[in-house]
Amino acid sequence: MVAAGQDPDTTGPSPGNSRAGRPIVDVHGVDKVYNNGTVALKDVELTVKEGEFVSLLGPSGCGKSTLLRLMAGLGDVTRGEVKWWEQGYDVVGQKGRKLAFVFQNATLMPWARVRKNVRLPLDLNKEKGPETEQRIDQALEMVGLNKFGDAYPRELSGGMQMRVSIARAMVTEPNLLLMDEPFGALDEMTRNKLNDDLLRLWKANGWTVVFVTHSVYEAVYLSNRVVVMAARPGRVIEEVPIEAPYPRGQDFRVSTEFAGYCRRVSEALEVASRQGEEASS
Ligand SMILES: Nc1ncnc2c1ncn2[C@@H]1O[C@H](COP(=O)(O)OP(=O)(O)OP(=O)(O)O)[C@@H](O)[C@H]1O
Repeated sequence: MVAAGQDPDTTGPSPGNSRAGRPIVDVHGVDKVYNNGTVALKDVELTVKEGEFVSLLGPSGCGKSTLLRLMAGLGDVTRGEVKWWEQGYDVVGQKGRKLAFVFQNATLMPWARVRKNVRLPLDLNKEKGPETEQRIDQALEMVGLNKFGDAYPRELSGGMQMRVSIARAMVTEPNLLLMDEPFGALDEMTRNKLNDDLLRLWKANGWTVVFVTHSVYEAVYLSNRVVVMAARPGRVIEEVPIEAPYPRGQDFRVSTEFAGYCRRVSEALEVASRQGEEASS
């Protein structure tokens, strides 16, 4: 693991190098119909490979959260199947095959100090001892909060609270990180900073990330691949590979390459929105 401030390992797994390629989560022919009859997903195909950073983007109600939750093993598919590491959900949790979920809100326990919040998943797994304390230290250090272990959530800014939430996911040492609009409620400066932090941690830890966002800019900045979805029924309409090299930084944000990718993704989003409106009229 690499601590905050250190240079990330830019040779980590990502498409284009030899360690990429193994499917980590595989969604095949999936429909999801809720009990009230809402068809949230229809015939969704999506494979996320080891080391990829994939964003799900689409208009409100197109099923991004539903798809992410199914990828987390939360809830059943109506049709089709989801596989993790090319097998059923029972492999998740085995050594080297852990997933973690980060929600839109930091969802911290307000009465507990930062350290105790980060420790929660370890407590739930009944993991104790010096090794777990070390993991908590490492996770706090990686998100730049090593001096805030004794603080209460109310003493932290929104961005810092979100970092605690990421540390809480990291402490389980996941390989697959599923994030549902984690920075949606933050101001742009904080969001940009956390985007950079996230890319650094992604590379340093060799994670595979699936990231839900409403922001074209955020999706393009972060991802290897942007998956654009349409609504009614929720489905994938286009996948846009973002081939700009990492590490990405301010230079990329202001480049014509970035602007070109944003235009392309916005056009796909435009098509998605139109298709959703036509389906509901
Ligand atoms: N538990 C549920 N029961 C019934 N319908 C649901 C449930 N959860 C979501 N839906 C419906 O399924 C569809 C997809 O919802 P979902 O939250 O996955 O979309 P989304 O793309 O994440 O939306 P947003 O961007 O607004 O968060 C919507 O029509 C939503 O109202």
